[in-house]
Amino acid sequence: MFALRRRGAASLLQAKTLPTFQAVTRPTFAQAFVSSAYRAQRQYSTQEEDNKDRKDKDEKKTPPTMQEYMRLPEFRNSLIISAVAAFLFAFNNRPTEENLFTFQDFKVRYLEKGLVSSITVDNNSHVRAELLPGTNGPHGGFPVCHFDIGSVNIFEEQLNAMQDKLGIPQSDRVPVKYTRTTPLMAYVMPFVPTVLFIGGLVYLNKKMGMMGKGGGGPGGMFSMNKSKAKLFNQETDIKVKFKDVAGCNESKEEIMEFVHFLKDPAKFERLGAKIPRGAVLSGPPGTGKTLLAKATAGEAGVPFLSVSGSEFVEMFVGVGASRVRDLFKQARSMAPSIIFIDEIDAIGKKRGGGGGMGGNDEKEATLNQILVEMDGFDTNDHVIVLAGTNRADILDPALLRPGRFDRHVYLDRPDIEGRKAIFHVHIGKLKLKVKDEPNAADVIDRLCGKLAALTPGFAGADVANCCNEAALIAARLECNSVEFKHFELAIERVIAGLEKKSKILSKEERTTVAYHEAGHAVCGWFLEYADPLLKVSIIPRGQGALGYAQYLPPDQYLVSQEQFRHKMVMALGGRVSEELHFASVTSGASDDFKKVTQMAKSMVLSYGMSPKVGEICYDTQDQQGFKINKPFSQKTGQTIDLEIKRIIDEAYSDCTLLLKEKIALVDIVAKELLAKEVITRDDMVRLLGQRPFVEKNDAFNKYIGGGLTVDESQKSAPPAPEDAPKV
Ligand SMILES: Nc1ncnc2c1ncn2[C@@H]1O[C@H](COP(=O)(O)OP(=O)(O)OP(=O)(O)O)[C@@H](O)[C@H]1O
Ligand SMILES: [Zn+2]
Repeated sequence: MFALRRRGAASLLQAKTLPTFQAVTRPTFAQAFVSSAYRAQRQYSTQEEDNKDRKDKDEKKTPPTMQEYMRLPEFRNSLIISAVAAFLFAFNNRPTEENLFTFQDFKVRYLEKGLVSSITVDNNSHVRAELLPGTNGPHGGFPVCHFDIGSVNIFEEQLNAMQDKLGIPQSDRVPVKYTRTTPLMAYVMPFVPTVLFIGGLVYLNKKMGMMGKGGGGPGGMFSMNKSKAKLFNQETDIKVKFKDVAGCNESKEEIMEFVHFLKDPAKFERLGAKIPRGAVLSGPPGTGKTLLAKATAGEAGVPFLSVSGSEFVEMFVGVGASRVRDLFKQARSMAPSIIFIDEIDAIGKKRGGGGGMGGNDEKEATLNQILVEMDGFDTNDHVIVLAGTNRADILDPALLRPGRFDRHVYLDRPDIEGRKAIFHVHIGKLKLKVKDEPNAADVIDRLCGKLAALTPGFAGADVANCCNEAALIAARLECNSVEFKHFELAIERVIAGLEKKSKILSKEERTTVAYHEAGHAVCGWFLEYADPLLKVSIIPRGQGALGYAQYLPPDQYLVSQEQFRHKMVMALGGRVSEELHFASVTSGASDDFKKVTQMAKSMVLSYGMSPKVGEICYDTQDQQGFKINKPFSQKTGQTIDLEIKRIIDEAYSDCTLLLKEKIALVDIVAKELLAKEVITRDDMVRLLGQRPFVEKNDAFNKYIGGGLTVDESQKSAPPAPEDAPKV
């Protein structure tokens, strides 16, 4: 209670004598900084001295550079400490007894005695009073004093009252000036966000610039309008020649024309010939489009500017078009040259189709700019534009008009001879065991042929990948050179993914998988148009496959109705075998059903193989690959459904018939599979006898079946147990 009253009185008192004063003597930040820096320097020199003592006393030390100095941890620590100290000083430094100077003191010591010459009130809160010269002021004897006040009105009142009391006439009264100063920070603060923003931008730009350098192109936000094309210099970078692009001789011939032109443009111009501006290289992924474009530049010995269509598209409007301008400008400056735009479908899709969600305009603008640039070429510009795409069918027709990309070079997946040639290219870079043998060339040729036969459907990139994978496997197995078995493993890996031996199947699951796979294998063995089987395995592999069988489909362009039927019967072999051997079936056949349904659907909808539906093609997808409404009546729809079902049902009953007949053989194969996990074609021949047909795959006969015809090979193998059933 008592304490409370005292405090109340004190605050009252303070309210009355409001103008109080705090004479603050703050050690400045600069002082703190200097002292810490000094400390750091001392530490630095001590450390240096230690080192010197330890190492070589006579060695002359070079003084540290500013950068080295600032990188010292001590320097940084002391910087932080002094910053914190300065902060604490600035905000926590309470006035002490000595430097507390109040308005009361000012009145008593100077005002009443008439020692004040002028008064300045700053920001209505701080008073600075000039004293008469020679007066001993409170702050170190200077004739000046300052203190804080709470209210200007009260201060003025008291000042006037005092001077009234002293009887000072109005004319002699101490002049009072009012000023308003803004603290430095108040000026600086508004600029801080701007400075930070610009600083951030510059920093980002530098970072992007560095990434750009790594990626081979100019980066940075301020160079956004610059083309991101990667430049390959003809002397240093482009070592690719036509001989490195194997298996696509027609495409090479077509593109050869550009090479001739770039090498000797005058020859063509003399005759008034207009050289095509560009060519679209299309084909499935990995078939060597980029490689062929590069080889064209390599053969012609001109610079090669490579850019991907998607690199034109940014979130900012107009960037694409200006990148195109920049790209062509760059190409013209180094003409003759080749521009290669990969994935041109990213910007070159048919225009005006609508349906795009924003960004379409930007793509159109970019595409338009490409067209404008190509039109704007003078024939003596000698810049050729090649474009790569997997989807030539969706390109804007304007792109393909004469005078633009008027040549169309199609690169298909290679056939067996093509793959053999590509294997030759990539095997040349490997350390092969057979290379040391006397007839190495023949052996390698045969090896390449065999590998080509084993890799139906592989594109050039898959072949390259397979060769590299074989070398990696050889290295992993600590071998000194790459052998055929490494290629075999690599092919399997490329086709089916890595073996997952860690995936443990239960005993029941393993049995089911074995009978399922045996069902497929036995079915295929006795069906004339089923592809030759190479290997069956029940070791789980990547992509969720529990069992796996390797077949060798021939390079084939037409499929007959009979072939479809045999393929379907074989695909259903897994499920039927499960039905025949177990009380219940499993989910393992879903992939087989997908294949079967797809085949039956195509037969009915596209290939005219259903008498009820007739010779009609119902396309249910538009050119862009989107599903479109069914283009047939409901009644036709029902007929189609019934026909698809009929075809599958017939295949199913054929399959059941066949497997019921061969059930003992399925048992034998399944047991062998369970025992060995993997069985090869030789095992199958041993267990089931030769297939009762001539293999339909020429490649197989030439490279894998050892060149033997069935008749010859049957002399040395056990005869087929039964004749092929008619299914
Ligand atoms: N015909 C070929 N001869 C030799 N190597 C090839 C051939 N085709 C592809 N390759 C190999 O495959 C790699 C990839 O090929 P490339 O990048 O040219 O394919 P792409 O058709 O441009 O693929 P994408 O359509 O995916 O861009 C090449 O670097 C090369 O090693
Ligand atoms: Zn299956």
